[in-house]
Amino acid sequence: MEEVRTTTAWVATRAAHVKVDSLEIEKVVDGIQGAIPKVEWNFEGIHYFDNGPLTVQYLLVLDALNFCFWPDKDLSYDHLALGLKDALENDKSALDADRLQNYTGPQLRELLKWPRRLPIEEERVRLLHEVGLELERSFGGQAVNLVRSCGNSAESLVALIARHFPGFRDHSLYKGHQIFLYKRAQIFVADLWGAFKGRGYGDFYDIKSVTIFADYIVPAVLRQLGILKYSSALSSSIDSNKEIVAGSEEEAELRACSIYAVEKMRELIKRKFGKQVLSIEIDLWLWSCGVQNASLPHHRTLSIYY
Ligand SMILES: Nc1nc2c(c(CN[C@H]3C=C[C@H](O)[C@@H]3O)cn2[C@@H]2O[C@H](COP(=O)(O)O)[C@@H](O)[C@H]2O)c(=O)[nH]1
Repeated sequence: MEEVRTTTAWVATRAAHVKVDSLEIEKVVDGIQGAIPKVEWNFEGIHYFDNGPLTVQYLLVLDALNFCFWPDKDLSYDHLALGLKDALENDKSALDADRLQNYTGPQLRELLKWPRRLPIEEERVRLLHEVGLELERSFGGQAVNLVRSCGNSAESLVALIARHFPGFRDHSLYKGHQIFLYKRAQIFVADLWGAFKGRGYGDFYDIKSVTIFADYIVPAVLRQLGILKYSSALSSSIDSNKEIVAGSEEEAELRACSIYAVEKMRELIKRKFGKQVLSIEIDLWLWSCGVQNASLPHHRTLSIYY
């Protein structure tokens, strides 16, 4: 994930619409005395877990569809996590590779017990098919074989996912440069690590290389903390729920500056308090604060990446 760090830092140092405020990072870090409040993975109790390969299959499918819930104001990530969990508990073969390749939009809705069209439903179906097909072609149909082939390296797993599954190639072009964010690939690694508590399929010797997951909740929390400052034009677009175009400079800056700010926060905690914290731990803390505050304005971009 070195390329995520270097390319997002490149954006942050040139950004025009979003600024990272180092003084505010320092205030936040001092305020918590360098100790990130601990949030349990699955604090909501909404994820499937059986300590085995089916959990890995579940998490890969979950993160293949883990994006863009906001266009339906009643839909959230929880519906997806819980819907797939219930589906699997009713039918252990619901997420088998051959089944994934054949779901239609209405069947996916039925699986998730969602009464109407899902946001960007055609893409969700296409991505399910892509996961099923590639799992079958290269991994004997099992996500657990994908995980086994990364040699306990988070870096390798993210690279392997990006190589095999085009839908996970989360990147952007900014002032002519390619910027890497890999939100869903990295969150899959983090979900394995969280679910299996760093053991078994969740054991990665380089887990500290994972960055935060640049979604639409974490930037809103960083803004509320004063760490991200937006231009007045961007502030009013976001506060009035105006869509931020996918691929725009504003979108790239929002995502890149969020990753960069948290990396700076980590460095400061290390320097000032001598503590080594993971970006994943900071992410879960910030994200859990964000989802508990429904009135927090967030940027709205139609995207399959987050
Ligand atoms: N940065 C970051 N973004 C995350 C997550 C998660 C869920 N992670 C699970 C893992 C362990 C925990 O127990 C969590 O349940 C979802 N998202 C993103 O949020 C947005 C959905 O928001 P809303 O529309 O309000 O539901 C959407 O972009 C989605 O992709 C995270 O952890 N970090």
